[in-house]
Amino acid sequence: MGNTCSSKVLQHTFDDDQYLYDPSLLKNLDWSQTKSCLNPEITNENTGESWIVVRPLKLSDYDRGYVQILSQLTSVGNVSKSDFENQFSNMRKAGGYYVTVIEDTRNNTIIGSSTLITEFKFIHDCALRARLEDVVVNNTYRGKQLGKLIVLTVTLLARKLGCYKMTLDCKDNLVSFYRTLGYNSEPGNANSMKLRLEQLGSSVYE
Ligand SMILES: CC(=O)SCCNC(=O)CCNC(=O)[C@H](O)C(C)(C)COP(=O)(O)OP(=O)(O)OC[C@H]1O[C@@H](n2cnc3c(N)ncnc32)[C@H](O)[C@@H]1OP(=O)(O)O
Repeated sequence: MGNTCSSKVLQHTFDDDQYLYDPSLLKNLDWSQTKSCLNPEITNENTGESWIVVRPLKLSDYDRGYVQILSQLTSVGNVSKSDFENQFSNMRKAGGYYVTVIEDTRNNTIIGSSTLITEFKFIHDCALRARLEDVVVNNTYRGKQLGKLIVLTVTLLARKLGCYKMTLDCKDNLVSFYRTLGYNSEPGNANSMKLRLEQLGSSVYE
């Protein structure tokens, strides 16, 4: 399984350096299993409104408010346009970063985002696994299923890429949100642990 997955990922080279990843990967995702999650049923290709567009992050999205929307998720700091472009280039070169956004094309603004990160493993026959990161919807657009849409889009993309599992960390109040989208805490295997390296002092190991 793993070798097939890896070659699938590596095959996706493309020329348009505006995009972080190949936009054709978002075509024909299999929404058949997720119908009960959305009412009315929408998909990344049929969002219900012509002005709601789901696509990979673009180099020019700095000017569409991408960094501002991230500030509704957590502290972003001072990210200049060149900082953004440099990090975009780092992600594109590294591969495996599928930052996916929702744009309101009426005002050229990014109104939602989520990131799929894939990771090559040696285990499980050299499998590919997935992580969900940095999910956010602009607060004036919340409650309209856009959060579900953007999470399900990258979840189905992970499946299309051949990932065998996808995990996320979230605050307690969002557990029910992710449950409605098929994510679960596995009994006996539901601990999320972290060490904040930027705050690491010698006292941690004394
Ligand atoms: C892996 C991670 O990145 S975790 C970080 C998640 N992101 C954040 O916390 C950033 C701030 N929050 C947000 O951007 C948004 O509130 C999101 C992305 C969580 C949800 O976006 P929305 O577009 O409002 O979600 P959507 O309309 O698709 O779904 C709404 C459902 O989620 C539930 N929900 C949404 N936000 C919350 C919340 N903060 N607490 C509890 N429930 C919530 C709603 O009650 C609703 O439930 P229903 O369908 O049963 O009525």
